[in-house]
Amino acid sequence: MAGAWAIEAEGLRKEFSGRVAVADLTLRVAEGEIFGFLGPNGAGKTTSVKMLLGLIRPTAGRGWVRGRPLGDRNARREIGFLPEGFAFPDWLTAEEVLWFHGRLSGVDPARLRRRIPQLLEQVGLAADARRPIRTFSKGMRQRLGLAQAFIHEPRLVFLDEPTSGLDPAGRILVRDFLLAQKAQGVTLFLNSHLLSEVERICDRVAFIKGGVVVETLDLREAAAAIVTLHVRPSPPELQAALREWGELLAFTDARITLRLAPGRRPTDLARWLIGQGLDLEALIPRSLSLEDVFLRVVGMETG
Ligand SMILES: Nc1ncnc2c1ncn2[C@@H]1O[C@H](COP(=O)(O)OP(=O)(O)OP(=O)(O)O)[C@@H](O)[C@H]1O
Repeated sequence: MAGAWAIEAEGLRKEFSGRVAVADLTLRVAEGEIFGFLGPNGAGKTTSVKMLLGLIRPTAGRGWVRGRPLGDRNARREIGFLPEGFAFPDWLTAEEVLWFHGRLSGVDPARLRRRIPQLLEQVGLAADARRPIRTFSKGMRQRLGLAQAFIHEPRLVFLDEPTSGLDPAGRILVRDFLLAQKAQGVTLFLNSHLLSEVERICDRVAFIKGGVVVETLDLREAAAAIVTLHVRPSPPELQAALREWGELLAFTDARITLRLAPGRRPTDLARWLIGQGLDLEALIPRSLSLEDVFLRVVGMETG
């Protein structure tokens, strides 16, 4: 289905000299979503990304990027990539790096002259545009790498550990930058071990283990699913009534934990409780711990 999916992978497999690196990559990423790709070291994440980028040929299986087969030249023009551990020639200035990559991607000079200052501003490097990269900190290099991945206004960008080497302020800047890209309809495929970052910005995540996608999770639904209520009074009849809203996980004096049924929203529940004449002192969505989910799905193994 061209258009609806930014990425479709069906049973992609990669063997290196008969050794399986990715056994079965099957997933779909919708246009405009931020998709996290998680798994322990050696699970096959980088190999999967290389197949999706068209840099290596799958041993078996099929895949499409924005409706076109993997490796298609026109599709590549719409794809950006921030690899992990990249390095730019350090005698170049930030501006020159972006110019070079922009021209390589076929962006015309007039467009680049507008795009470069805009991007440098967005990644917090406007004042450093004309400085050689050898004078840059690790965080500044990382932010320049990010600008490089977006120079040709791609519609789909693969990012390998985008917040690597960044201090908290840098991480917030990158997070805001990525959310602004999403707001423009850009699809982001994020490879990261920093689960707290993933939790903050991803719409969905997939877990890969031993070269197989073992689970996908919608973080938007998962985050809103469990709520704790502080309600007074909390008569026993309330227990029965709340079962209409979802599964009761705990019901103690004035404290109730509930897993909301699909389609039930915390705001509607709050309105209903107040409508019952109850005093709702708090409604606390339990924040999802992606680390817990990761350990449940993937286990403690490391590669
Ligand atoms: N070019 C290659 N030749 C042989 N084996 C390879 C090659 N590239 C990757 N592998 C093997 O394939 C498996 C998956 O590696 P991959 O780099 O895709 O994992 P990863 O999930 O990206 O790991 P990490 O989180 O450490 O980056 C590993 O066992 C690795 O040793």
